[in-house]
Amino acid sequence: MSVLEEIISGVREDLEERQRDVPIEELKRLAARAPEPRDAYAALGGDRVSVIAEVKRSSPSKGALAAIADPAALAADYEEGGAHVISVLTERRRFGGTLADLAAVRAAVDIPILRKDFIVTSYQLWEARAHGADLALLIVAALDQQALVSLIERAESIGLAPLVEVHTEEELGRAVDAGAKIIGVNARNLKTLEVDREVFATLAPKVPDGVIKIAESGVRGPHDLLAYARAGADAVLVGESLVTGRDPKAAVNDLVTAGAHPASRQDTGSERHS
Ligand SMILES: O=P(O)(O)OC[C@@H](O)[C@@H](O)c1c[nH]c2ccccc12
Repeated sequence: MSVLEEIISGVREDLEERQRDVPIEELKRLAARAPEPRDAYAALGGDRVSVIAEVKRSSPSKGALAAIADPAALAADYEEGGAHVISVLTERRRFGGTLADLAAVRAAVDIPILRKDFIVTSYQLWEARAHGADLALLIVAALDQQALVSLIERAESIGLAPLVEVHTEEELGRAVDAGAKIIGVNARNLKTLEVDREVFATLAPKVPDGVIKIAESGVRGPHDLLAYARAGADAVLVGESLVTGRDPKAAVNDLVTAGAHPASRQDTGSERHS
């Protein structure tokens, strides 16, 4: 079994339990009372490179990253640092997240929030909206084409913007065929956990005009943001370097500042990591 398959089998077990405890009708009632969805397209569009800052306690590749006792406080720091969107990992077994984290973050910030999980059924989309999410991650490698198409449609119909994640050209083709308007290229292969930052530069030119392009994973600081920007990123999604750093607000601010000037997209790349 690949890492992705292992994660998904755990997700399905946890999901069965929640589906026994919380009927979908209850989620629909909660979703009707949730705050109106924020405009994810506006948050990710424009001339700048937007920053999606992630709340993540652990990861399958690195294990424990940060305790994050108060995800709402971290998200508020991200927002004060200028983040455009917050990503909240809600997968429990490998990433240490919960839906309660999502709700807590929703109560603490005004910018759009992404539910980052391994979504395989529309029940999880209702959970996302019921807990205040504005976007939901859909991982192409985790879904067959029919499920991908129907989850994109369902997400949009309930006010969630789908962020469709790919790692290969074949997956990108499926995302485009399915009508994805926001595509994330994950530098990390979820089957092996290896990171290859070049994948974004390879796939970005093949993303149709008008589709928002997000570079996910492996951003250590402004240098990596600028490299992704030169390769055409509209936004970057950053987790580990923020949660493990000393000052997440300042770290977000450094990224936002680097992404604020599109001229830096023409940067020659002379800047190097020290
Ligand atoms: O911590 P990093 O390398 O900055 O990466 C963040 C984000 O891209 C990563 O958490 C991620 C991207 N796609 C995912 C899918 C599931 C779980 C996690 C992810």
